[in-house]
This record gives sequence, C-alpha cells and structure tokens, in this order.
Amino acid sequence: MAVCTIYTTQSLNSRCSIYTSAKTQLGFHQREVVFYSTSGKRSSSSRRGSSVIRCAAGESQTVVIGLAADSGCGKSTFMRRLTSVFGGAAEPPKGGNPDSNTLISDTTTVICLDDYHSLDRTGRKEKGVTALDPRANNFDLMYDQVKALKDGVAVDKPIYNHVSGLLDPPELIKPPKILVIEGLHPMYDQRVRDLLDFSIYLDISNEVKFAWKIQRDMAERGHSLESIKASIEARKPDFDAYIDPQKQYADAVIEVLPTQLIPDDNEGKVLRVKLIMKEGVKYFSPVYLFDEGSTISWIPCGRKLTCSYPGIKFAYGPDTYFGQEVSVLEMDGQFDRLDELIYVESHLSNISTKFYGEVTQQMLKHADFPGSNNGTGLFQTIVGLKIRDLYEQIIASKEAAPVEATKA
Ligand SMILES: Nc1ncnc2c1ncn2[C@@H]1O[C@H](COP(=O)(O)OP(=O)(O)OP(=O)(O)O)[C@@H](O)[C@H]1O
Ligand SMILES: O=C(CO)[C@H](O)[C@H](O)COP(=O)(O)O
Repeated sequence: MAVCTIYTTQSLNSRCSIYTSAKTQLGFHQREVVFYSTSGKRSSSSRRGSSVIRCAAGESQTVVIGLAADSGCGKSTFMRRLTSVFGGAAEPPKGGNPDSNTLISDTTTVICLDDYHSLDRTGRKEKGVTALDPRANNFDLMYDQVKALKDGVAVDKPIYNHVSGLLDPPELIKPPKILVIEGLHPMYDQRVRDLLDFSIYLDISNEVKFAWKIQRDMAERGHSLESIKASIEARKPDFDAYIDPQKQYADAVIEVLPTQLIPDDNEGKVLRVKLIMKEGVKYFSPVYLFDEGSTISWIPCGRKLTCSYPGIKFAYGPDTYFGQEVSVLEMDGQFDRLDELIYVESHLSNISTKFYGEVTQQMLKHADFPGSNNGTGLFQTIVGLKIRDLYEQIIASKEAAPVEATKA
C-alpha cells in the first residue's frame, strides 16, 4: 500500500472532503491519507483510488504564479531574483532526489512543469514528438496538483530527471505561501491558466535566444554550434504552435530584442527590453515613467548617469497587445555603473518598493546574475517586487473577508 502524507493548514474539524477515483495518475491504487492539523493533531483515512482533498472554498492561502518561456530563456535567473525579493535562499527539497527540479524557500516553492512530461526522453523519440508538444505532457495531472496545492493540500509530484531523461519517483510538495509554476506550458491549458493569480511570459527574440544558447550550451555544456542550430530548428515549429501563443494570456511580458542603438547590430550583447503590462489586472498596477498614461522618451545619460557607447534610452506609454490595453516600459542599452541606477529608479512610479532604492539594492545584490546591467535584470526585479505586492494584497483581502459558509 502506498502511503501518502498530506499536510494541511486547515484545522481537522474544518470541512475537507476526500475525493477518490479508480486509479491515480501516479499509478497508486490504494493509499493512506494522513492529516496533520496546524495544532499537530493527526487522523488518517484509507481509501481505494487516488486521493485529492478539497477543503472549503475561501480558506486557501496559496497564491499561484505562472512563468512561461522556452528553455534557456532566463527562467531560472528570474526565479533567483524573485525568491531573493522575499528573502532567504531557495533550495531543492532536503534529503530528496538530487536531480529534483523544485526550489523551496520560506515563502516560495518553484516547481518546474517539465515534471509533468508524460513521455520520457526515449518515449518522445519513439513517438517522434518534442517536449513542447502537449501530447508529451500530462495536463490533467498538472491541473489536479496545482489545484490541490492552491487549495492547501500537499501532492506527490512526479520528477522529470533531466540528467537521465527518465521519470523518477514522485516527491512530496506541501502547499507554500507562493507557488510558482515555471516552464513551457503554464498558460497552455485553460484549467491551469484559470488557477493563476498572475502570469508572466519571457519573450526572447530568436536572435537573442540563439546568442544565449550558444553562450551557455557551447561554453558550459560543450555542444557544437551545428548541434545548437539543429536543436533550435527542430523545436521551432512546436515552439511557434504551443509555447509562443501563451504570451497573449500573460499579465506581464518581458520582451527581449536586439538593440536599436547600434545600426545592424548582430552581436546581441546590447539589448532592447520591453516590459508589457496588462491594464485592469486585479492587484497589479502597471509601473510608469514620469507621468502615468503619457508617452515618454527619455535619455537619462549625462550628469547623473554614466553612459558609454551606445548609451541608454527609455520609453514609456500606452499601447495594445493582442487587442488588450497595456502600458509598455522600454529600456535600450546597458548601465555602466549599477549604483547609478538609483537615478532611474527615482523616476519610476508604482514599483512597489518598501523603501527608497530597493530596486537598485536588489540589482546590486545580484550584479553577477546574467542581465544585471540591462533591462532584463531591471524588469525582472521590478516584476518580482510587483509579485510581492500582489501576494500581500491577496492575503490582506482574504484576511479582511468574512469566512464563507461551507457547503455540505
Ligand atoms: N538576461 C540575460 N542576459 C544575458 N544572458 C542571459 C540572460 N538570462 C539568461 N541568459 C543566458 O541564458 C542561459 C540560460 O538562463 P537560465 O538558466 O536562467 O534559463 P532557463 O530558462 O531556466 O533555462 P532551462 O529551462 O534550459 O534550464 C544563462 O546561462 C545565460 O547564459
Ligand atoms: O524544453 C525543455 C524544458 O526545459 C527540455 O528540453 C525538456 O524538458 C526535455 O528535457 P531533455 O532536454 O532533458 O530531454
């Protein structure tokens, strides 16, 4: 008999029901469910079939964030910036699988959606599908488990092992304060998408993606230029079909393009980065430069900001994106001196900092992360602060709301 230990923040006399079905997605036919209440009391129940515990609506505290991007587009770097905003280091589950893709800190748990690959590397090869193809992923299980975590219920999440290319035995994930689901498809399945409190898409243009891939896979992983080109080409049709369309659903998009400051630049070192922020998203007010709603172009170089060639240019203004109203903040170029970023920060509003200079402090703290001297690092940091603010607002609103009557 498989034993599943489930931690719940609900008291034992709160209304939680166990739903069972004939067979779990993980393959267990019978399991024991052990509840731990916050007071430490314990009770257990044995059922045939899979166990999903659903507790009374309105009691959940887990805020769910989706981060979508292709492989090698800066998700891990963004996650490191985000978890740093909440303080404390993010680490793999203690004593667990050394190849786990999960990162846990005091406030956040980041799960990688590669863990919901239904086909392992050999299986994909045999069936002739890439990992980007929805047929290689189990969206039913993804939905069930993200929903359970959002409802305050622990799950046994599978692990996709990137070293072996196999599906490893599952790991226990307890409901965190903030759950980040990052990977190829957080906004692909409507059921999963509807669970997200906020969503981000990292939109890296083909030229820049290629430059980053070469930098990482050639320098750090020993791949040849030809194999990198071949891998990008092989993924492109599925990327265009299944990954890229998700950006229309994102509340914030960080778009990374080649610079416009250097004519015909093909080095890909200087970047033009746009932060596209949807209007009307609950608990999220877009950042603005100087004057909300105006159209602004700003070259901050001069007395207060050191700029070597090709300089720095900011732009801000309203726009539409997939037919929706957005505000766009743009930065082209790179900083020479990160401490001078405070000058730029002081002209930005709605950045959800807790003290003057917090963006600059965060950027200086992680000056060694990729993108710290340009708009990728700046906008990732700002989005991290906006997520903290969103989380605090959601929690405050739940605490203020009267407890809902539970249904029998
Ligand atoms: N902002 C950036 N500026 C320059 N290079 C970057 C930036 N972000 C990421 N990179 C490059 O891309 C590589 C991949 O970044 P990262 O590991 O954060 O991406 P990822 O999406 O998590 O990748 P994967 O899904 O393959 O694990 C880095 O090693 C770095 O070379
Ligand atoms: O697109 C990816 C997401 O990170 C990976 O390529 C996918 O998970 C397959 O993994 P592997 O390359 O280890 O077979």
